[in-house]
Amino acid sequence: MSYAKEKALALSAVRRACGLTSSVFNRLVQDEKLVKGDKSPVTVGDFAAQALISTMLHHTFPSDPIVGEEDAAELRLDTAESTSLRERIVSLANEAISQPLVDKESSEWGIGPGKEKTAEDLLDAIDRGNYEGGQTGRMWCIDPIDGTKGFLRGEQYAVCLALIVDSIVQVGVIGCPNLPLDLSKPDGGRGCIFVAVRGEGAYQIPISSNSSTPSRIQIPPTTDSSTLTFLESYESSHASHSTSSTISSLLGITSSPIRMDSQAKYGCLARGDGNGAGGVYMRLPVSGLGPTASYIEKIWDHAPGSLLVEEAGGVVSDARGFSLDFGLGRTLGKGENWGVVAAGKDVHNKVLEAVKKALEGEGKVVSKA
Ligand SMILES: Nc1ncnc2c1ncn2[C@@H]1O[C@H](COP(=O)(O)O)[C@@H](OP(=O)(O)O)[C@H]1O
Ligand SMILES: [Mg+2]
Ligand SMILES: [Mg+2]
Ligand SMILES: [Mg+2]
Repeated sequence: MSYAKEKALALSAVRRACGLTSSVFNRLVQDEKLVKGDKSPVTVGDFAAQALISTMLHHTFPSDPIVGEEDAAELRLDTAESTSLRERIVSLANEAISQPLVDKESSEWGIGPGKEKTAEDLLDAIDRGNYEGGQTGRMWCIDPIDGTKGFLRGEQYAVCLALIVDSIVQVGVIGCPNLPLDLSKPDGGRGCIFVAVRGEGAYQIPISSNSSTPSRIQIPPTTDSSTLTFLESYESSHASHSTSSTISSLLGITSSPIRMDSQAKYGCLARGDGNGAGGVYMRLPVSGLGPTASYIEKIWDHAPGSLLVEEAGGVVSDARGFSLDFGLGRTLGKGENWGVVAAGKDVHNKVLEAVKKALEGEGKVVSKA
């Protein structure tokens, strides 16, 4: 089935949200940070971007449920701090919603001049992201700012949106406002949107031009694993850098890993970044594995990225070689998911063998049932 309308809407929502987050960064006041239970910083950008994307989704596909990372509970409190945060979020979201329509956008999506929403509408839009997920039916998945820590450092982050149908990701869009169009030219143009629809390939579009033709991207077809470059989280508390380094040595890799925040890494893998030979996305828990892992992965951190990589000729699995299951709820499952390993289809098996060896060396047994 074609997802043309979903793709067009998702591209518009992500592009508008990228404009919003860039402007938040430029005007960021550090006092506006909150600290959530998981200690990750939540900024007005996260809330306002989720409000914007959720408003557009609800207007266009009113019966589709949404799994969104953020909820508005803190914004509904009757304190001076919450009130000022709420006002800032409402103004930012409305600024993005009321921008004039550009090429390929439709007034039927609830955007454009005069379409501003009330504070209550926008808080409800954020809270509409509370869907529990599940195996059947359609659902959208929003990570309004993925890589919050990178965002706050002025480095990489991504606005991420995916459509999941019966547990399978069908549409994925990742907006990376700070990512160089060509990683080997860090002083060149910046700002990329990655888009994939299942069965239709993976594409990159410059963020600055909504009318430019998308370029097809593909993972280079290499079988020599020693020429690959590792792509891993910047944060050593999110993914084990030491296990990654062992795996990299086992594969005979001598180049340093590229460490970057967010699903921008999946974009880099999909377009073949890394010394011309392509990359490997590696994300293994810092401690424990499977049922004893220190962290349970969330679906919004992997849904669009995994489709993008598959459509660019890659394979995405956990450390055992199992596909990621997007039908288990808001997470990839406690015990069901053993990290994430993504690479071109011609090298993925070889990488998995090295993963297995490295984990066994750490006393962790990995076998595909
Ligand atoms: N201890 C942990 N282990 C693994 N991932 C974690 C983590 N704590 C937070 N994360 C997730 O890692 C994401 C960032 O990915 P990366 O590490 O590749 O940059 C965060 O997304 P947000 O920034 O949207 O909260 C968050 O969901
Ligand atoms: Mg977070
Ligand atoms: Mg995230
Ligand atoms: Mg986030």
